[in-house]
Amino acid sequence: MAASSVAVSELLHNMNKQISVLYPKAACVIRRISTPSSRCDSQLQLRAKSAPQQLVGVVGLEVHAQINSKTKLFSGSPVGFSAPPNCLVSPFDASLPGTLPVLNKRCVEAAVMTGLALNCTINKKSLFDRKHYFYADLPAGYQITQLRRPIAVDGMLTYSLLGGKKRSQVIRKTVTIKQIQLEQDSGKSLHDDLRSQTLIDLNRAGVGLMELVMEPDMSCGEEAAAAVRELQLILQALGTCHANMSEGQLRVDANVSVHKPGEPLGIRTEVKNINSVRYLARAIDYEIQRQTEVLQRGGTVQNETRAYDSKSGETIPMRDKEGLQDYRFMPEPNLPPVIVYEDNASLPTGIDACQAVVVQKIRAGLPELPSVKRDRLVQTYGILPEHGFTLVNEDGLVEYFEAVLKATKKEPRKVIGWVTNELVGRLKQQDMSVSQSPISPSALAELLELQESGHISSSVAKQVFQEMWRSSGKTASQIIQEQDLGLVSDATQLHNICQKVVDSHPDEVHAIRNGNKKVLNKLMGLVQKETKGRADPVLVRAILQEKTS
Ligand SMILES: Nc1ncnc2c1ncn2[C@@H]1O[C@H](COP(=O)(O)OP(=O)(O)OP(=O)(O)O)[C@@H](O)[C@H]1O
Ligand SMILES: [Mg+2]
Ligand SMILES: [Mg+2]
Repeated sequence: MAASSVAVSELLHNMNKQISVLYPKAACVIRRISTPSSRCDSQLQLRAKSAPQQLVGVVGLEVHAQINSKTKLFSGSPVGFSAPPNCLVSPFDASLPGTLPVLNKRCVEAAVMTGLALNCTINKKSLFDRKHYFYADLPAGYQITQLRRPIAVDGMLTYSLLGGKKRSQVIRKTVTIKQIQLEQDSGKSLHDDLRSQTLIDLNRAGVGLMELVMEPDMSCGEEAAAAVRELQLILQALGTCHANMSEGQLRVDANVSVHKPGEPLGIRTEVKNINSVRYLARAIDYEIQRQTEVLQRGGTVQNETRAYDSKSGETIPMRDKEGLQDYRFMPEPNLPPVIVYEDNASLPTGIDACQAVVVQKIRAGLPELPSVKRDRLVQTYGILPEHGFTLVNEDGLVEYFEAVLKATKKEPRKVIGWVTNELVGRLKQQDMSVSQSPISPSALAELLELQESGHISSSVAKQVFQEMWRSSGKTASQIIQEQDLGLVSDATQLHNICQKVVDSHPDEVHAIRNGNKKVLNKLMGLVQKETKGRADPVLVRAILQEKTS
């Protein structure tokens, strides 16, 4: 078919003018209920209050991951995110008569690679089906997907959470991946509220998606958020999906129900298209709480699709899928089965190895996955598992940490706390990413060197860090010089300060003399207070020991 993309764009532009689909506003308001904390602990507390048979949450996710490929799943149109509307549309994407799908090999390889990384069985033969529904952004009136036999099945995703009292214990969990299916993305509906019309952009129509369907193995928002974050890291490591949620490359539908343990699963609602890990956790916990309250009031949960409103923190019913959907699934007649081969030896004669998808070749090219990377970091640097967890989970933090190490002689175990506590703590406070840090790795390294070499005490180092953050650009030495924060090691000066502290705290001195050596730390703290944290701690300890002996 030889229609140029310009002609198609014009055609679609005219179509847009004519399409004025009024979508009913999903604004059915529900009673505001308390927004629960996003931690599973809140559920445990809930359970404990009215044990023994308390309702618990059950969560199963469907994740749509846009395949990182230059072209779409069944057409040669380029894939792009910020192009003007309807300029990345081939005749096939617009469903013009006479066009046929041609499967993109790269998309199949990406799905196989993702399946292998998630411990799935790869189906050597998978099939495409048509799933019918009628949306203005789906020009064919059906989506090509894989219902009967998807490309990958029976996998497992292992993810971790930080738990325990201090949230520093790494807790491992797994969720079963039921299947990974290849399918087409739809176009986008752009609602123009002012003119009460909806315009269609088909740039996204036909982009390759992997839909990952998880079993309902999770129980709260925090678990789901951790699983999705791990999946995001895996996909990014594989390069099969950029997995940027805010750009819609990774979209999550959360299926949520509540039940009493040991009893059959409850009726699920499906919260659609959540585009941030934080919102995912909040939407799920809200939904668990809402359903719990409905059942406790004697009501029933409706099997419906809902949307998450990030402003109110609530989920609201969507009217678009009301009633039972009949997708009228049928085999896709225009595509043969997808065949993949285990290895080159199993290729039938006459099949070119370059044209075939060979599982073994893809397996051999699997990169280091995040879980392996965490273990390696723990081994290499002698850091704790929770540090490995934080390093890998924050974008760019491993690189930052390693750059600091390169520029300092300080031991990795001493550097890690600065990076995972001081730096990450500050970044989180201000909702910033590692790349936005006002303190560069070399600037932090300089500060740590000054501490290591005894120029400043550790408490001053923390002060200087805060100052460097505020006055971005100033080096640690500049700040130390300007504010006269260098270590005080003058013995006479320290003797005088220690004497003052000892004289004004007779009870503490008495306690130390009676063997309670811990009290010495209190006196040391007082000396540091006097000197604004600048006193040489080794010298101060020696002087105080002498004066209290
Ligand atoms: N009782 C339940 N509570 C919570 N989650 C559930 C429950 N039953 C099933 N699920 C989850 O619902 C999801 C069902 O996804 P699936 O793609 O099979 O069907 P669907 O949601 O009906 O179809 P569609 O792809 O059109 O949304 C799975 O992630 C599964 O784990
Ligand atoms: Mg699904
Ligand atoms: Mg679903």
